Amino acid sequence: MNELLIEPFQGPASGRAQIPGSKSISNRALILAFLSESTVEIRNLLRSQDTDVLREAFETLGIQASEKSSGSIQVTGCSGQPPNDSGEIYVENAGTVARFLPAALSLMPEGNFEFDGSEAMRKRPMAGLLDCLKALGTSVDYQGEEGYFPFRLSTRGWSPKTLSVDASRSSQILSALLIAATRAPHPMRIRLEGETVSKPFVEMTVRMIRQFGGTISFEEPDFLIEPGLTGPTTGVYDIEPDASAASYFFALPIAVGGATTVGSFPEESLQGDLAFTEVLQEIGLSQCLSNGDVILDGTTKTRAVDVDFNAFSDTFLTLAALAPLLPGTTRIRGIAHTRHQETDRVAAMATELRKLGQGIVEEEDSLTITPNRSAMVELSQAAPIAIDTYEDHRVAMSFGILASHDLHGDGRPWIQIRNPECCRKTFPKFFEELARMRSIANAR
Ligand SMILES: O=C(O)C1=C[C@@H](OP(=O)(O)O)[C@@H](O)[C@H](O)C1
Ligand SMILES: C=C(OP(=O)(O)O)C(=O)O
Repeated sequence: MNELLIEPFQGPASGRAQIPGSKSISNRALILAFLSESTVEIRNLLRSQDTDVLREAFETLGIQASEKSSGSIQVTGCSGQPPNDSGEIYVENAGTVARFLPAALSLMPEGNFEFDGSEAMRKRPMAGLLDCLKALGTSVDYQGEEGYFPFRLSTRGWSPKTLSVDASRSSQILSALLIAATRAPHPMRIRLEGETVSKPFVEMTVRMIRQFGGTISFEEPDFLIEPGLTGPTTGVYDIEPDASAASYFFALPIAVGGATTVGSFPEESLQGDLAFTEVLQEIGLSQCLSNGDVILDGTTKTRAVDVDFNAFSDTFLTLAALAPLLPGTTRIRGIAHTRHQETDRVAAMATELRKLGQGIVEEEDSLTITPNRSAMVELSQAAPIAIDTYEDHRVAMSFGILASHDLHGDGRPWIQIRNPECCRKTFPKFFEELARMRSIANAR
Protein backbone atom coordinates (compact mmCIF):
# COMPACT_ATOMS: atom_id res chain seq x y z
CA MET A 1 0.00 0.00 0.00
CA ASN A 2 1.22 3.47 -0.82
CA GLU A 3 2.31 5.61 2.13
CA LEU A 4 3.05 9.33 2.16
CA LEU A 5 5.47 10.79 4.67
CA ILE A 6 4.40 14.33 5.53
CA GLU A 7 7.09 16.98 6.00
CA PRO A 8 6.25 19.38 8.83
CA PHE A 9 6.07 23.11 8.00
CA GLN A 10 9.23 25.06 8.85
CA GLY A 11 7.50 28.41 9.06
CA PRO A 12 4.05 29.85 9.73
CA ALA A 13 1.34 29.41 7.11
CA SER A 14 0.65 32.28 4.75
CA GLY A 15 -0.93 32.71 1.37
CA ARG A 16 -4.03 31.49 -0.36
CA ALA A 17 -5.03 27.84 -0.58
CA GLN A 18 -6.56 26.65 -3.86
CA ILE A 19 -9.77 24.77 -3.12
CA PRO A 20 -11.74 22.79 -5.74
CA GLY A 21 -15.45 23.26 -6.39
CA SER A 22 -17.98 21.98 -3.87
CA LYS A 23 -18.85 18.31 -4.26
CA SER A 24 -22.38 18.79 -2.93
CA ILE A 25 -23.12 21.75 -5.19
CA SER A 26 -21.46 20.09 -8.22
CA ASN A 27 -23.49 16.89 -8.06
CA ARG A 28 -26.73 18.77 -7.34
CA ALA A 29 -26.00 21.06 -10.31
CA LEU A 30 -25.39 18.08 -12.64
CA ILE A 31 -28.62 16.34 -11.59
CA LEU A 32 -30.67 19.55 -11.69
CA ALA A 33 -29.26 20.33 -15.15
CA PHE A 34 -30.32 16.87 -16.36
CA LEU A 35 -33.82 17.49 -14.96
CA SER A 36 -33.98 20.96 -16.54
CA GLU A 37 -35.74 21.90 -19.73
CA SER A 38 -32.74 23.83 -21.07
CA THR A 39 -29.00 23.53 -21.59
CA VAL A 40 -26.94 24.53 -18.58
CA GLU A 41 -23.30 25.59 -18.52
CA ILE A 42 -21.70 24.65 -15.19
CA ARG A 43 -18.56 26.55 -14.21
CA ASN A 44 -15.94 25.47 -11.65
CA LEU A 45 -17.40 21.95 -11.44
CA LEU A 46 -15.43 19.71 -9.08
CA ARG A 47 -13.32 17.17 -11.00
CA SER A 48 -12.97 14.17 -8.70
CA GLN A 49 -14.17 10.61 -8.25
CA ASP A 50 -17.57 11.67 -6.85
CA THR A 51 -18.40 13.81 -9.89
CA ASP A 52 -16.71 11.41 -12.34
CA VAL A 53 -19.04 8.56 -11.35
CA LEU A 54 -22.04 10.78 -12.03
CA ARG A 55 -20.65 11.86 -15.39
CA GLU A 56 -19.99 8.21 -16.26
CA ALA A 57 -23.61 7.41 -15.36
CA PHE A 58 -24.70 10.27 -17.65
CA GLU A 59 -22.72 8.62 -20.45
CA THR A 60 -24.48 5.30 -19.83
CA LEU A 61 -27.83 7.11 -19.94
CA GLY A 62 -26.95 9.06 -23.09
CA ILE A 63 -27.15 12.43 -21.30
CA GLN A 64 -24.84 14.93 -22.97
CA ALA A 65 -22.35 16.63 -20.66
CA SER A 66 -19.55 18.06 -22.76
CA GLU A 67 -16.39 19.93 -21.87
CA LYS A 68 -16.25 23.48 -23.21
CA SER A 69 -12.97 25.09 -24.19
CA SER A 70 -13.37 27.51 -21.29
CA GLY A 71 -13.14 24.57 -18.86
CA SER A 72 -16.82 24.51 -18.00
CA ILE A 73 -19.27 21.66 -18.63
CA GLN A 74 -22.37 21.98 -20.76
CA VAL A 75 -25.24 19.67 -19.84
CA THR A 76 -28.12 19.22 -22.26
CA GLY A 77 -31.18 19.18 -20.04
CA CYS A 78 -33.72 16.52 -21.00
CA SER A 79 -36.47 17.14 -18.42
CA GLY A 80 -35.38 13.99 -16.61
CA GLN A 81 -36.02 11.67 -19.59
CA PRO A 82 -32.60 10.40 -20.73
CA PRO A 83 -32.17 8.82 -24.20
CA ASN A 84 -31.37 5.37 -22.72
CA ASP A 85 -33.92 3.71 -20.46
CA SER A 86 -31.69 0.92 -19.14
CA GLY A 87 -28.11 0.47 -17.99
CA GLU A 88 -25.68 -0.55 -15.29
CA ILE A 89 -24.72 2.25 -12.93
CA TYR A 90 -21.80 2.11 -10.52
CA VAL A 91 -21.78 4.80 -7.83
CA GLU A 92 -18.45 3.87 -6.16
CA ASN A 93 -18.76 5.49 -2.68
CA ALA A 94 -20.45 8.75 -3.66
CA GLY A 95 -23.40 9.27 -1.29
CA THR A 96 -24.82 12.08 -3.41
CA VAL A 97 -24.91 9.92 -6.57
CA ALA A 98 -26.17 6.89 -4.64
CA ARG A 99 -29.18 8.85 -3.42
CA PHE A 100 -29.85 11.50 -6.09
CA LEU A 101 -29.64 9.33 -9.22
CA PRO A 102 -32.01 6.44 -8.32
CA ALA A 103 -34.60 9.02 -7.19
CA ALA A 104 -34.29 11.00 -10.45
CA LEU A 105 -34.43 7.88 -12.66
CA SER A 106 -37.49 6.54 -10.84
CA LEU A 107 -39.45 9.24 -12.72
CA MET A 108 -39.06 7.33 -15.99
CA PRO A 109 -42.24 5.56 -17.10
CA GLU A 110 -40.32 2.43 -18.16
CA GLY A 111 -36.73 2.15 -17.04
CA ASN A 112 -34.55 -0.76 -15.92
CA PHE A 113 -31.36 0.01 -14.05
CA GLU A 114 -28.80 -2.10 -12.20
CA PHE A 115 -27.13 -0.16 -9.38
CA ASP A 116 -24.03 -1.09 -7.41
CA GLY A 117 -21.34 0.62 -5.36
CA SER A 118 -18.07 -0.06 -3.55
CA GLU A 119 -17.79 -2.41 -0.55
CA ALA A 120 -18.22 0.59 1.78
CA MET A 121 -21.24 1.83 -0.18
CA ARG A 122 -22.87 -1.59 0.15
CA LYS A 123 -23.09 -0.88 3.90
CA ARG A 124 -24.48 2.67 3.69
CA PRO A 125 -28.18 3.34 4.40
CA MET A 126 -30.44 3.26 1.33
CA ALA A 127 -33.67 1.76 2.71
CA GLY A 128 -35.22 5.14 3.62
CA LEU A 129 -34.94 6.16 -0.04
CA LEU A 130 -35.77 2.85 -1.72
CA ASP A 131 -38.91 2.39 0.42
CA CYS A 132 -40.08 5.78 -0.87
CA LEU A 133 -39.35 4.82 -4.48
CA LYS A 134 -41.42 1.66 -3.95
CA ALA A 135 -44.27 3.75 -2.54
CA LEU A 136 -44.06 5.94 -5.67
CA GLY A 137 -44.38 2.96 -8.04
CA THR A 138 -40.85 1.65 -8.72
CA SER A 139 -40.05 -1.99 -8.05
CA VAL A 140 -36.79 -2.65 -6.26
CA ASP A 141 -35.03 -6.01 -6.50
CA TYR A 142 -32.26 -6.51 -4.00
CA GLN A 143 -29.33 -8.62 -5.18
CA GLY A 144 -27.77 -8.79 -1.72
CA GLU A 145 -29.05 -7.63 1.64
CA GLU A 146 -32.45 -5.92 1.66
CA GLY A 147 -32.16 -2.14 1.94
CA TYR A 148 -28.62 -1.95 0.50
CA PHE A 149 -26.67 -1.94 -2.77
CA PRO A 150 -26.68 -3.79 -5.15
CA PHE A 151 -30.25 -3.59 -6.47
CA ARG A 152 -32.25 -3.40 -9.69
CA LEU A 153 -34.86 -0.69 -10.28
CA SER A 154 -37.81 -1.16 -12.65
CA THR A 155 -39.30 2.29 -12.85
CA ARG A 156 -42.93 3.22 -13.61
CA GLY A 157 -42.94 7.00 -12.96
CA TRP A 158 -44.47 8.60 -9.87
CA SER A 159 -48.14 8.02 -9.02
CA PRO A 160 -48.91 9.23 -5.46
CA LYS A 161 -49.01 12.96 -4.74
CA THR A 162 -47.87 12.70 -1.14
CA LEU A 163 -44.90 10.98 0.40
CA SER A 164 -43.44 10.47 3.89
CA VAL A 165 -39.67 10.29 4.13
CA ASP A 166 -37.41 8.84 6.80
CA ALA A 167 -34.14 10.79 6.46
CA SER A 168 -32.94 10.14 10.00
CA ARG A 169 -29.81 8.35 8.74
CA SER A 170 -28.90 10.68 5.88
CA SER A 171 -30.27 14.02 4.71
CA GLN A 172 -29.33 13.01 1.17
CA ILE A 173 -32.45 10.80 1.11
CA LEU A 174 -34.71 13.82 1.58
CA SER A 175 -32.64 15.98 -0.81
CA ALA A 176 -32.87 13.26 -3.48
CA LEU A 177 -36.67 13.17 -3.33
CA LEU A 178 -37.05 16.97 -3.28
CA ILE A 179 -34.84 17.29 -6.36
CA ALA A 180 -36.66 14.52 -8.25
CA ALA A 181 -40.08 15.94 -7.27
CA THR A 182 -39.44 18.92 -9.55
CA ARG A 183 -40.17 16.56 -12.47
CA ALA A 184 -43.11 14.67 -10.99
CA PRO A 185 -46.20 14.68 -13.24
CA HIS A 186 -48.13 16.64 -10.56
CA PRO A 187 -47.46 18.82 -7.51
CA MET A 188 -45.92 16.83 -4.66
CA ARG A 189 -46.30 17.13 -0.90
CA ILE A 190 -43.30 15.56 0.85
CA ARG A 191 -43.33 15.13 4.59
CA LEU A 192 -40.23 14.54 6.66
CA GLU A 193 -41.03 11.98 9.35
CA GLY A 194 -39.04 12.83 12.47
CA GLU A 195 -35.73 14.61 12.19
CA THR A 196 -32.98 14.70 9.59
CA VAL A 197 -29.26 14.96 10.20
CA SER A 198 -27.12 17.49 8.29
CA LYS A 199 -30.00 20.02 7.91
CA PRO A 200 -28.05 22.73 6.04
CA PHE A 201 -27.70 20.31 3.11
CA VAL A 202 -31.50 20.24 2.79
CA GLU A 203 -31.48 24.04 2.75
CA MET A 204 -28.84 23.87 0.01
CA THR A 205 -31.17 21.60 -1.98
CA VAL A 206 -34.14 23.95 -1.61
CA ARG A 207 -32.08 26.99 -2.60
CA MET A 208 -30.55 25.25 -5.61
CA ILE A 209 -33.95 24.04 -6.85
CA ARG A 210 -35.02 27.70 -6.83
CA GLN A 211 -31.80 28.79 -8.57
CA PHE A 212 -32.68 26.28 -11.31
CA GLY A 213 -36.10 27.83 -11.74
CA GLY A 214 -38.11 25.34 -9.66
CA THR A 215 -40.89 26.13 -7.21
CA ILE A 216 -40.58 24.71 -3.71
CA SER A 217 -41.94 25.90 -0.37
CA PHE A 218 -42.05 24.60 3.16
CA GLU A 219 -45.26 24.50 5.18
CA GLU A 220 -44.39 22.79 8.43
CA PRO A 221 -44.09 19.78 8.27
CA ASP A 222 -44.40 19.47 4.46
CA PHE A 223 -42.33 20.48 1.46
CA LEU A 224 -44.54 21.47 -1.50
CA ILE A 225 -43.02 21.14 -4.94
CA GLU A 226 -44.54 22.26 -8.24
CA PRO A 227 -43.56 20.40 -11.41
CA GLY A 228 -41.15 22.17 -13.76
CA LEU A 229 -37.53 23.20 -13.82
CA THR A 230 -36.54 25.78 -16.41
CA GLY A 231 -32.82 25.86 -15.59
CA PRO A 232 -30.93 28.95 -14.33
CA THR A 233 -32.17 32.15 -16.00
CA THR A 234 -28.72 33.03 -17.36
CA GLY A 235 -28.10 29.46 -18.57
CA VAL A 236 -24.90 29.45 -16.49
CA TYR A 237 -24.32 28.08 -13.01
CA ASP A 238 -21.21 28.84 -10.90
CA ILE A 239 -20.04 26.36 -8.27
CA GLU A 240 -18.64 27.72 -4.98
CA PRO A 241 -15.35 26.39 -3.57
CA ASP A 242 -15.88 23.39 -1.29
CA ALA A 243 -16.28 24.54 2.33
CA SER A 244 -15.56 21.07 3.80
CA ALA A 245 -12.34 20.88 1.76
CA ALA A 246 -11.51 24.41 2.89
CA SER A 247 -11.76 23.32 6.54
CA TYR A 248 -8.28 21.72 6.35
CA PHE A 249 -6.62 24.94 5.28
CA PHE A 250 -8.77 27.08 7.59
CA ALA A 251 -7.49 24.94 10.47
CA LEU A 252 -3.85 24.77 9.30
CA PRO A 253 -2.78 27.72 11.55
CA ILE A 254 -3.59 25.57 14.62
CA ALA A 255 -0.85 23.18 13.49
CA VAL A 256 1.72 25.60 12.10
CA GLY A 257 0.76 29.14 13.16
CA GLY A 258 0.38 32.00 10.72
CA ALA A 259 -2.73 32.67 8.67
CA THR A 260 -4.37 31.10 5.62
CA THR A 261 -6.70 32.64 3.08
CA VAL A 262 -9.38 30.66 1.27
CA GLY A 263 -11.61 32.25 -1.33
CA SER A 264 -13.90 33.20 -2.72
CA PHE A 265 -17.22 32.34 -1.12
CA PRO A 266 -20.34 34.29 -2.08
CA GLU A 267 -21.85 36.41 0.69
CA GLU A 268 -24.89 34.12 0.89
CA SER A 269 -22.98 30.83 0.60
CA LEU A 270 -25.03 27.66 0.13
CA GLN A 271 -22.72 25.71 2.41
CA GLY A 272 -23.48 25.06 6.07
CA ASP A 273 -19.96 23.67 6.53
CA LEU A 274 -18.67 27.25 6.66
CA ALA A 275 -19.91 27.11 10.28
CA PHE A 276 -16.58 25.40 10.94
CA THR A 277 -14.94 28.83 10.81
CA GLU A 278 -17.06 29.77 13.86
CA VAL A 279 -15.64 26.75 15.71
CA LEU A 280 -12.14 27.95 14.83
CA GLN A 281 -12.98 31.39 16.21
CA GLU A 282 -14.19 29.79 19.43
CA ILE A 283 -10.83 27.99 19.55
CA GLY A 284 -9.15 31.39 19.37
CA LEU A 285 -8.29 31.94 15.71
CA SER A 286 -9.32 35.31 14.40
CA GLN A 287 -11.29 35.59 11.21
CA CYS A 288 -11.28 38.32 8.64
CA LEU A 289 -13.58 38.53 5.62
CA SER A 290 -12.53 40.38 2.53
CA ASN A 291 -14.40 40.24 -0.81
CA GLY A 292 -15.56 36.68 -0.23
CA ASP A 293 -12.15 35.52 1.00
CA VAL A 294 -11.98 34.04 4.48
CA ILE A 295 -8.70 34.56 6.32
CA LEU A 296 -8.01 32.66 9.53
CA ASP A 297 -5.17 33.82 11.71
CA GLY A 298 -3.74 31.48 14.30
CA THR A 299 -1.22 33.72 16.00
CA THR A 300 -3.37 33.98 19.13
CA LYS A 301 -3.69 31.59 22.08
CA THR A 302 -5.98 28.61 21.50
CA ARG A 303 -8.45 26.79 23.78
CA ALA A 304 -10.30 23.46 23.56
CA VAL A 305 -14.02 23.41 22.70
CA ASP A 306 -17.19 21.34 23.08
CA VAL A 307 -19.19 21.42 19.82
CA ASP A 308 -22.31 19.79 18.33
CA PHE A 309 -21.30 18.91 14.75
CA ASN A 310 -24.63 17.41 13.64
CA ALA A 311 -25.29 20.16 11.07
CA PHE A 312 -21.76 20.19 9.57
CA SER A 313 -20.30 16.80 10.45
CA ASP A 314 -17.94 16.49 7.43
CA THR A 315 -15.69 18.93 9.30
CA PHE A 316 -15.61 17.12 12.67
CA LEU A 317 -12.62 15.04 11.56
CA THR A 318 -10.59 18.22 10.97
CA LEU A 319 -11.10 19.27 14.58
CA ALA A 320 -10.62 15.74 15.96
CA ALA A 321 -7.23 15.41 14.24
CA LEU A 322 -6.06 18.77 15.61
CA ALA A 323 -7.37 18.19 19.16
CA PRO A 324 -3.95 16.78 20.25
CA LEU A 325 -2.57 20.32 19.76
CA LEU A 326 -5.22 22.13 21.82
CA PRO A 327 -4.69 22.95 25.51
CA GLY A 328 -7.48 20.89 27.09
CA THR A 329 -10.16 18.33 26.38
CA THR A 330 -12.08 18.60 23.08
CA ARG A 331 -15.59 17.18 22.91
CA ILE A 332 -17.30 16.52 19.57
CA ARG A 333 -21.02 15.63 19.65
CA GLY A 334 -23.86 14.90 17.19
CA ILE A 335 -21.85 12.54 14.99
CA ALA A 336 -23.53 9.09 15.31
CA HIS A 337 -24.71 9.26 11.67
CA THR A 338 -21.10 9.53 10.47
CA ARG A 339 -20.63 5.90 11.52
CA HIS A 340 -22.49 5.08 8.25
CA GLN A 341 -20.50 7.23 5.85
CA GLU A 342 -17.23 6.46 4.00
CA THR A 343 -16.31 4.37 7.04
CA ASP A 344 -17.34 4.39 10.70
CA ARG A 345 -15.77 7.81 11.16
CA VAL A 346 -16.13 7.97 14.94
CA ALA A 347 -14.36 4.63 15.35
CA ALA A 348 -11.72 5.48 12.72
CA MET A 349 -10.75 8.77 14.38
CA ALA A 350 -10.74 7.13 17.84
CA THR A 351 -8.44 4.32 16.63
CA GLU A 352 -5.96 6.61 14.89
CA LEU A 353 -5.83 9.15 17.75
CA ARG A 354 -5.19 6.30 20.20
CA LYS A 355 -2.22 5.27 18.01
CA LEU A 356 -0.85 8.75 18.77
CA GLY A 357 -1.26 8.15 22.51
CA GLN A 358 -4.20 10.51 22.98
CA GLY A 359 -6.83 10.01 25.70
CA ILE A 360 -10.05 8.98 23.93
CA VAL A 361 -13.60 8.39 25.13
CA GLU A 362 -15.72 7.06 22.28
CA GLU A 363 -19.51 7.04 22.66
CA GLU A 364 -22.17 6.28 20.04
CA ASP A 365 -22.71 9.97 19.27
CA SER A 366 -19.51 11.62 20.50
CA LEU A 367 -15.76 11.64 20.78
CA THR A 368 -13.85 13.18 23.67
CA ILE A 369 -10.14 13.79 23.12
CA THR A 370 -7.71 14.64 25.89
CA PRO A 371 -4.35 15.63 24.46
CA ASN A 372 -1.12 13.94 25.48
CA ARG A 373 1.77 15.63 23.73
CA SER A 374 4.56 13.74 25.44
CA ALA A 375 3.02 10.39 24.45
CA MET A 376 2.82 11.61 20.85
CA VAL A 377 6.49 12.71 20.95
CA GLU A 378 7.61 9.43 22.46
CA LEU A 379 5.59 7.22 20.12
CA SER A 380 6.99 8.94 17.03
CA GLN A 381 10.57 9.20 18.35
CA ALA A 382 12.03 6.14 16.65
CA ALA A 383 9.91 6.13 13.47
CA PRO A 384 6.91 7.96 12.00
CA ILE A 385 3.49 6.70 12.98
CA ALA A 386 1.44 5.23 10.10
CA ILE A 387 -2.15 6.50 9.94
CA ASP A 388 -4.71 4.17 8.37
CA THR A 389 -7.29 6.01 6.28
CA TYR A 390 -10.09 3.42 5.71
CA GLU A 391 -10.72 4.67 2.13
CA ASP A 392 -11.94 7.89 3.79
CA HIS A 393 -10.62 11.07 2.18
CA ARG A 394 -11.40 13.10 5.31
CA VAL A 395 -9.32 10.87 7.60
CA ALA A 396 -6.37 11.28 5.21
CA MET A 397 -6.72 15.04 4.81
CA SER A 398 -7.28 15.84 8.48
CA PHE A 399 -4.23 13.87 9.66
CA GLY A 400 -2.26 15.50 6.84
CA ILE A 401 -2.85 18.82 8.62
CA LEU A 402 -1.82 17.46 12.03
CA ALA A 403 1.32 15.98 10.44
CA SER A 404 2.28 19.47 9.23
CA HIS A 405 2.97 20.43 12.87
CA ASP A 406 6.68 20.37 13.71
CA LEU A 407 6.25 18.07 16.71
CA HIS A 408 9.93 17.34 17.30
CA GLY A 409 11.05 20.89 16.60
CA ASP A 410 13.67 19.72 14.09
CA GLY A 411 11.54 19.36 10.96
CA ARG A 412 11.55 15.57 11.22
CA PRO A 413 8.45 13.87 9.69
CA TRP A 414 6.50 12.01 12.37
CA ILE A 415 3.34 10.87 10.55
CA GLN A 416 2.85 8.95 7.36
CA ILE A 417 -0.52 8.62 5.67
CA ARG A 418 -1.49 5.24 4.26
CA ASN A 419 -3.33 5.22 0.91
CA PRO A 420 -3.31 9.02 0.46
CA GLU A 421 -4.96 8.50 -2.96
CA CYS A 422 -8.31 8.11 -1.21
CA CYS A 423 -8.46 11.93 -1.44
CA ARG A 424 -9.47 11.46 -5.08
CA LYS A 425 -13.09 11.26 -3.84
CA THR A 426 -13.35 15.04 -3.43
CA PHE A 427 -9.89 16.66 -3.51
CA PRO A 428 -7.48 14.71 -5.76
CA LYS A 429 -4.68 17.28 -5.41
CA PHE A 430 -4.96 17.81 -1.66
CA PHE A 431 -1.42 16.67 -0.76
CA GLU A 432 0.05 18.66 -3.68
CA GLU A 433 -1.75 21.74 -2.39
CA LEU A 434 -0.49 21.10 1.14
CA ALA A 435 3.06 20.79 -0.25
CA ARG A 436 2.63 24.07 -2.15
CA MET A 437 1.45 25.85 1.01
CA ARG A 438 4.43 24.33 2.85
CA SER A 439 6.93 25.62 0.32
CA ILE A 440 5.45 29.13 0.67
CA ALA A 441 5.74 28.86 4.48
CA ASN A 442 9.27 27.43 4.38
CA ALA A 443 10.48 30.17 2.03
CA ARG A 444 9.53 32.98 4.41
O1 LIG B 1 -26.29 16.36 0.64
C1 LIG B 1 -25.06 16.40 0.61
O2 LIG B 1 -24.43 16.85 -0.36
C2 LIG B 1 -24.31 15.87 1.77
C3 LIG B 1 -24.95 15.61 2.96
C4 LIG B 1 -24.24 15.08 4.15
O3 LIG B 1 -24.52 13.70 4.23
P1 LIG B 1 -25.60 13.05 5.28
O4 LIG B 1 -26.88 13.73 5.08
O5 LIG B 1 -25.61 11.63 4.86
O6 LIG B 1 -25.05 13.30 6.65
C5 LIG B 1 -22.74 15.25 4.03
O7 LIG B 1 -22.10 14.50 5.03
C6 LIG B 1 -22.23 14.80 2.66
O8 LIG B 1 -20.84 14.96 2.55
C7 LIG B 1 -22.86 15.66 1.59
C1 LIG C 1 -19.95 12.00 3.78
C2 LIG C 1 -19.31 12.38 2.68
O1 LIG C 1 -19.59 12.00 1.41
P1 LIG C 1 -20.88 11.42 0.67
O2 LIG C 1 -21.29 12.46 -0.31
O3 LIG C 1 -20.39 10.17 0.03
O4 LIG C 1 -21.94 11.16 1.71
C3 LIG C 1 -18.16 13.32 2.75
O5 LIG C 1 -17.74 13.81 1.68
O6 LIG C 1 -17.64 13.57 3.85
